Amino acid sequence: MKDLVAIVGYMGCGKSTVGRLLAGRLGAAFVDLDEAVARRAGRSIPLIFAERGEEGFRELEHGELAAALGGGEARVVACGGGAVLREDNRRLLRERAATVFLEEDLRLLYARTRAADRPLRGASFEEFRRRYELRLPLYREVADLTVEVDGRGVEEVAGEIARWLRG
Ligand SMILES: Nc1ncnc2c1ncn2[C@@H]1O[C@H](COP(=O)(O)OP(=O)(O)O)[C@@H](O)[C@H]1O
Ligand SMILES: O=C(O)C1=C[C@@H](OP(=O)(O)O)[C@@H](O)[C@H](O)C1
Ligand SMILES: [Mg+2]
Repeated sequence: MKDLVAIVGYMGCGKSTVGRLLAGRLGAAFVDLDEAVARRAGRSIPLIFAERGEEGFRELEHGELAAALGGGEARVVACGGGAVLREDNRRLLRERAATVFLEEDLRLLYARTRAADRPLRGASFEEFRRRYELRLPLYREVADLTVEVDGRGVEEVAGEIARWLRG
């Protein structure tokens, strides 16, 4: 098994939840990139966006991704949904991690992400879908494995990834 596993995918697809479960199954450390960014900034994600804009958030996100993919210990890293936007982040993912893309129905993701904790959630499904369509090729570019979640539960998804990692 590669020591570093990264999970990518659109907001709400389960990266944080599945990632934590998977790390537990593997006996690996877990890093949620959003939690790492918020800890580094001493601010919530929405407040970072409000104070520094998306660009400022992406700078922090890049720094925490580089740190998370730099260490030697076995680790599962749950990325934020926009981490793939930067080419330097995509290079880190391609070169250093076994990267898993969680693909899920967009209507379901839209329903899951209406809370204010996601500044880029979009005011309409159309806006949400447009953002997704810009990112889909980037998720696919970095993915070593694409998991069609297809409404399955987090335990089942974590199990599929663990089996893949054990090859
Ligand atoms: N496969 C799943 N089945 C049911 N609920 C899920 C699933 N994946 C995620 N969720 C729920 O959707 C919400 C968003 O999950 P989260 O792990 O934060 O996604 P992400 O980190 O990709 O934005 C959480 O309330 C989580 O419990
Ligand atoms: O899609 C995005 O650009 C974002 C997704 C969020 O992470 P989750 O995908 O874990 O919600 C978080 O990084 C931030 O709100 C930006
Ligand atoms: Mg998350």
